[in-house]
Amino acid sequence: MSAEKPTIIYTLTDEAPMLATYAFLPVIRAFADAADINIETSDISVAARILAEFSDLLPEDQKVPDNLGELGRLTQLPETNIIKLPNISASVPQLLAAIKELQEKGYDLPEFPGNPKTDEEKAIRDRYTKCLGSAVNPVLREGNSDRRAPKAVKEYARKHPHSMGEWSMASRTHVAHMTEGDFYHGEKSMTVSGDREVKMELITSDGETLVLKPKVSLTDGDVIDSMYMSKKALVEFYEEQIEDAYKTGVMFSLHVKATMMRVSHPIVFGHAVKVFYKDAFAKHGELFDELGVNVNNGLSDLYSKIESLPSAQREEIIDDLHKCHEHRPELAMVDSARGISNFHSPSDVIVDASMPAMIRAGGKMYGADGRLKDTKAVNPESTFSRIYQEMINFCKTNGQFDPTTMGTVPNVGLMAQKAEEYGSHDKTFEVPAAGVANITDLATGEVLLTQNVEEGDIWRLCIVKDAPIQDWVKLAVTRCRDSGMPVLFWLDPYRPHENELIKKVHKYLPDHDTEGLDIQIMSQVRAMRYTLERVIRGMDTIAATGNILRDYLTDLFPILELGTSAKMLSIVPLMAGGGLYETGAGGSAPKHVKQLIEENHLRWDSLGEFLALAVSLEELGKKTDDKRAVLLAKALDAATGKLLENDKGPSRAAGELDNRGSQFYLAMYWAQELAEQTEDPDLAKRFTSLAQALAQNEDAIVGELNGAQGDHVDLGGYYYPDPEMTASVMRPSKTFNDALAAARD
Ligand SMILES: NC(=O)C1=CN([C@@H]2O[C@H](COP(=O)(O)OP(=O)(O)OC[C@H]3O[C@@H](n4cnc5c(N)ncnc54)[C@H](OP(=O)(O)O)[C@@H]3O)[C@@H](O)[C@H]2O)C=CC1
Ligand SMILES: O=C(O)CCC(=O)C(=O)O
Ligand SMILES: [Mg+2]
Repeated sequence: MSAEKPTIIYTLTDEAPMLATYAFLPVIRAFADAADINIETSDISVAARILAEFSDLLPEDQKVPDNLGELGRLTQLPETNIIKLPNISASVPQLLAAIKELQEKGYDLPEFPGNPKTDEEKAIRDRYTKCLGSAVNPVLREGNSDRRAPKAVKEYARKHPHSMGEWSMASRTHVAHMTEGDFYHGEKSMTVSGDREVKMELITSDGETLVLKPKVSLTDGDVIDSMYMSKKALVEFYEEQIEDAYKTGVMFSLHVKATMMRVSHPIVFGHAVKVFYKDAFAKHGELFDELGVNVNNGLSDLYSKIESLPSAQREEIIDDLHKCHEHRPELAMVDSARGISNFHSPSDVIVDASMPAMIRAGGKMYGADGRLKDTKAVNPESTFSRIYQEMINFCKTNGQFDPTTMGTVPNVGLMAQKAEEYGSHDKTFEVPAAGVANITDLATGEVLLTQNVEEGDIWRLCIVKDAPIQDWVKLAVTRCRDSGMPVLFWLDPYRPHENELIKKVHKYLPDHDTEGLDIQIMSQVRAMRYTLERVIRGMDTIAATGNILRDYLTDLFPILELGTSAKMLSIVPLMAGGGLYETGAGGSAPKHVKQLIEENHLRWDSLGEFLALAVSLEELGKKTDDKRAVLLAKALDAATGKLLENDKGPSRAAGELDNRGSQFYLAMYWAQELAEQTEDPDLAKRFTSLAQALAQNEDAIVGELNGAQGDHVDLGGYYYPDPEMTASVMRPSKTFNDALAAARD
């Protein structure tokens, strides 16, 4: 970081948010200059992370620094101020595509070993694994999560409601989850006393001891969980559900989070594919093994691996796969126009976004014929999926939610220091043989938690440290006090892990002044019911949840309330005193990139970026005692309000205002607010000419921005696009560019 100037670090990520950044950074810099704020960038895209990981193999001019590691270190400093945009949590097919693109660009990267055999291959695979799945967020989120819809955003949604599908009482849509043998039923939990080191070991039925994880350091007060999912129960569950959907004629959809639960959920996903196409696997299984097919990476893996076969053999396999459909239910589609089903790739069916989209559509998903249909929404793990069934029941009884009247549900989420599933990646295993899975104290040999497991079961250890729990309770009380809303802790006493958390909540609540505050603890299903009874009456309720429900609820409620989670304010007050300001609560919208490339229209809404930047500037101003930064923040908030009022968000259709046009309006309103304020005349003077230049050229600029749309564009890459080509696509208005440049002179 620059030593003399206060600094905001703006992350460069992937897909739509990265494209939007190309347009937005010059805007930010034109304003930040006025308060002597340094805007630094840090590339944490999946491509940059791959290059950083293999920099030792690359020539000097191709090396990339370990930006993520550096940001991770900075989260421990109180002056740190990071704006974090959503990034790809890569599935294996995405990782392979990124590697291929980089190789084609002349980076001599090793191939990804799908089935590593030698030690060297295993080492390469381990290095690539660091770039897979949710690899960024757990490193940067060194604080708990505060996500909410700002007042102006909620007001906007009330005045301009988005479309909602109708819910019918006769809807056949329902959630199917396991009732035994899943992580919920196979969980043991305890609070650790004293600092300890433990190992994860499997004593097989043959008496062999396999150490799966040699050392995990625990500290006094940590809550640890040992949980497993039975392969047998999972496969039986899929069999039953597929059969039930087929017999009753309802569509089948699968909802997992293979990106965040990057070890366990690809396996859960893969079993679904294998059961669905059981006959084809029975016939060709050996060949699939020889070819190294791994359907944990989706059917796309199978299709790409059989490409090398002679055409007659390939067609026979494809034919056998198709034949399976004759006695299988219809599958929900991700892209019906291109024949891409729920089974194509695990990163296409991300539960936090897919379930809310289905509920918003009146309980329907697209079938192969492009029509919306009721569905059996299969969420194998029952721990959290029951909340969706409760919401579905509510919608069947009360009808669809009404965005013009419904209350809001902000979230305070426990996630700091790799809480719960976030830290479980390197402690999750597909059990190699039946036996006893133990968490054993290294010093004393005491077995802390023990489970009986069978071959193929998924076993994992999750940890939540005590300090993050204390911080989470404090954040919940603070938000309760500041907002005047009641807080519900969504904690289920029947789940061992949450029962430990309940004890801690009871222990730490008395540390705070809770006089007059409405704070309750309820199991998830009751909490959902209670919250919805209030939502429908226009009443607001904060949900204080663990990490998974943080993820699920901060897409679910925003998508129903606001139409998208892009409009959320998403703050992570870092425990060391700094701030991580996230933009929106959703993802990186690959669909949007496709549209940009095809017709040069980017419908990504940067509202999340605008909201995050305002809080970041405000915090920076307060910390450095610089009123100019605080004024910039105030003016930006007012400008964002005006943007909403004047309905200048991006449209969905080419030729109309898109992300770039929306950013232009933000810049114009922001400059106008600063020019009009009287608290700092110098600042007002500085922005008067920019405000005038933008207002006078409004038609010309919008004309240039919208006129550029319509045709295919080339960014020179998907995961690692060419910076100049991307900048030229994202900044097509010379008039706007010149005005921003002049403001910095
Ligand atoms: N914080 C983070 O780093 C996060 C990263 N991700 C990652 O993002 C990728 C894609 O995830 P996926 O679950 O498909 O979720 P996305 O949010 O990318 O996609 C779901 C849909 O949400 C809508 N949407 C999301 N953000 C915006 C926005 N700013 N403006 C307008 N619409 C928006 C779009 O719907 P429509 O176009 O129909 O309006 C989009 O197609 C994955 O790699 C995932 O891991 C996901 C969540 C958070
Ligand atoms: O960390 C991830 O992979 C996804 C994060 C996410 O979906 C969220 O923060 O809401
Ligand atoms: Mg999410």
